[in-house]
Amino acid sequence: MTTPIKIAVHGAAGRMGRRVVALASEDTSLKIVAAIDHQSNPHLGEDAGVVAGFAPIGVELLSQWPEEVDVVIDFSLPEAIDRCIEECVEATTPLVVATTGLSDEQKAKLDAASKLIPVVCAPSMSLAVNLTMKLAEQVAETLDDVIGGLDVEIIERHHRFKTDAPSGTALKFGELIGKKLGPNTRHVHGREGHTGERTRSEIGYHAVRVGDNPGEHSIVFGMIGEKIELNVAASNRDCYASGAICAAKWLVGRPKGMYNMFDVLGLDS
Ligand SMILES: NC(=O)C1=CN([C@@H]2O[C@H](COP(=O)(O)OP(=O)(O)OC[C@H]3O[C@@H](n4cnc5c(N)ncnc54)[C@H](O)[C@@H]3O)[C@@H](O)[C@H]2O)C=CC1
Ligand SMILES: O=C(O)C1=N[C@H](C(=O)O)C[C@H](O)C1
Repeated sequence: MTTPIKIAVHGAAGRMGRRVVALASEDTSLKIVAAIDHQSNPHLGEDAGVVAGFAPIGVELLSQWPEEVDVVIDFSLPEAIDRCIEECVEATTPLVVATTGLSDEQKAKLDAASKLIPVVCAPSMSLAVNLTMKLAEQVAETLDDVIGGLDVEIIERHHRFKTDAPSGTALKFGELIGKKLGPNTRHVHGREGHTGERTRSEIGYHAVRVGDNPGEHSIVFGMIGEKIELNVAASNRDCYASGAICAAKWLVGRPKGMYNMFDVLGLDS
């Protein structure tokens, strides 16, 4: 029998962290050795499995970083990312970053870290979302010069507790589509007032916040006379949690570098 991979979950008491703890604790190829959260979290000191709503796993929710870990899975908040990167670099621990809404400085810090450790960073760990991104690239490439012009609008729906907008996934869809449409693409966030006619060079973003929605993205490719709409929706958070676990397993033993979910899922080959 092979030795289980030792994982630490960063943001372990959050909506996503709890699902990662729950799914990883049922996976015999993994051993959760640390569940980390903010020092003010009311569940600190409790068993992380119980915090996740399951049986005890013998790992306390702590704010301290552990000594020895094979890989860290992070679903936290932008304000928690700097320390997470620093701890992983110091211990040369591979890192899976799922947190969205990072600043440009934090993205640069993560890039610098990837020169020293292996990193997977993706705004969505979901297989369906990443596959839809590939479809969106293909549609954009094909319709770039369509007669009458192409209008791209990205609509995302998420739960009312989400703190960043638009979603990291919506921004990634826009970035990938924008690359296919050319350097003059403008990214327009919402519309209000006397906007004038829509130009062909814009990608519009619309962020809807409703109830407990775990995440939905619609990419509309509008033409004169017809439209294509790509829709991808999560039924619950396990698509993200299982994707992150898959990324963590894939990352262990890889050379240092920056990877994404296309690499993990083999969608670029
Ligand atoms: N890439 C992906 O597939 C997905 C990414 N996300 C992103 O993951 C992040 C977390 O989402 P949720 O779990 O819904 O949020 P959440 O707010 O429920 O959880 C965040 C957790 O981080 C903890 N935290 C805050 N400061 C911390 C610190 N300094 N050190 C350690 N822990 C700290 C909080 O106490 C909380 O338990 C968000 O940025 C979200 O957009 C969410 C779902 C999927
Ligand atoms: O906060 C969330 O919930 C989600 N955030 C990610 C994002 O911002 O794209 C991924 C997913 O859509 C759920």
